[in-house]
Amino acid sequence: MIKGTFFCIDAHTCGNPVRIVTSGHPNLRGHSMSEKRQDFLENHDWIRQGLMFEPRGHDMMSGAFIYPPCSEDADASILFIETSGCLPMCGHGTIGTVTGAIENGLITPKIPGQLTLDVPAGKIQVEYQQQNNKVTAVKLYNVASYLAHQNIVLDIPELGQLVVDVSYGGNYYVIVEPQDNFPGIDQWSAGDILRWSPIVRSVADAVLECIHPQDPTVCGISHVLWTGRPQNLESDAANAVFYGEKAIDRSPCGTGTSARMAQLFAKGLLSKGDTFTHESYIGSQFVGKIEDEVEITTPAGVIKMIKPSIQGWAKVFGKNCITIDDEDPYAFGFTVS
Ligand SMILES: O=C(O)[C@H]1NCC[C@@H]1O
Repeated sequence: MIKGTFFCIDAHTCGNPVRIVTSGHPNLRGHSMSEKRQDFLENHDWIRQGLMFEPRGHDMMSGAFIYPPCSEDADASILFIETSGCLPMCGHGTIGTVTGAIENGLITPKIPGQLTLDVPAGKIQVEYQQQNNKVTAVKLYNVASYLAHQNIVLDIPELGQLVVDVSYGGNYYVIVEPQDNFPGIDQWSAGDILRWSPIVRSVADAVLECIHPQDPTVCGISHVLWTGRPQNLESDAANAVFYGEKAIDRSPCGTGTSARMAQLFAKGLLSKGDTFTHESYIGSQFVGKIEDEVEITTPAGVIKMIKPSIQGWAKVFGKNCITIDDEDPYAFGFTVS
């Protein structure tokens, strides 16, 4: 019996995949995208599994459903899907989704060139540039980002101690800079990153509490951001972001770049108005900027945050009609380890 058929637009943002699902959307319960994300995870997660994992997807696969706006002033809502679940926010996913949606008329902006989008982590603004029917650049104004923990010593079995920070940019990131037991991503292979990242993430998650002060469903360390020397002279920094169980982001990572700018801001190394050209493991670039500083009052005190923006590009390369048929023994995908 066929469980569902999903038309998809396949794209990539600076090298990382974005599968935009254009039909087959389940009706989701809830008023906000945060509530709808919970409903999707509880009742419809088979769709994500079928579309993201092998044999229809792969370790890096990532995508989005576009829904009607939840709030009055928004143009649309986005639900992010990927191999690890439904992220509260995804930067490369937003850039790819906006590119595919505008080029294919899936979203009609109230103001051409601008979008307001409801996402599980909050509300974001987007500006995009077009040449003829192609979107050439997308700049997203991300959710407020902040440094959550700093100078934490982690004991990593067989590697040794690492001193790390944890920062939020729409997801919580362990940030590891070069030090005694880590020479930098320019000295590490992809295999090294894939070997150590899940261990670092689970050790960090076991000892550090990360709960978003405004939405407790946004919690836990999901990503590891390793730093090192850039390949391009015009890049300010380089990173390799690990997510899911076996993925290294091929894009410079929008939420990771936001988290990294929040970390550098908190340490006095970036200021409001500064730009930050960030490079991925394959050398592709996003341009980040600290647009503003904000203070959020919580029961535990005031948290200083930044309002970051991220600019990048995406290319649409295919259209795909995918059936998930539960007579297929691999209908809901698999992973190998
Ligand atoms: O750009 C981003 O924000 C995402 N890319 C893959 C991992 C991150 O969540």
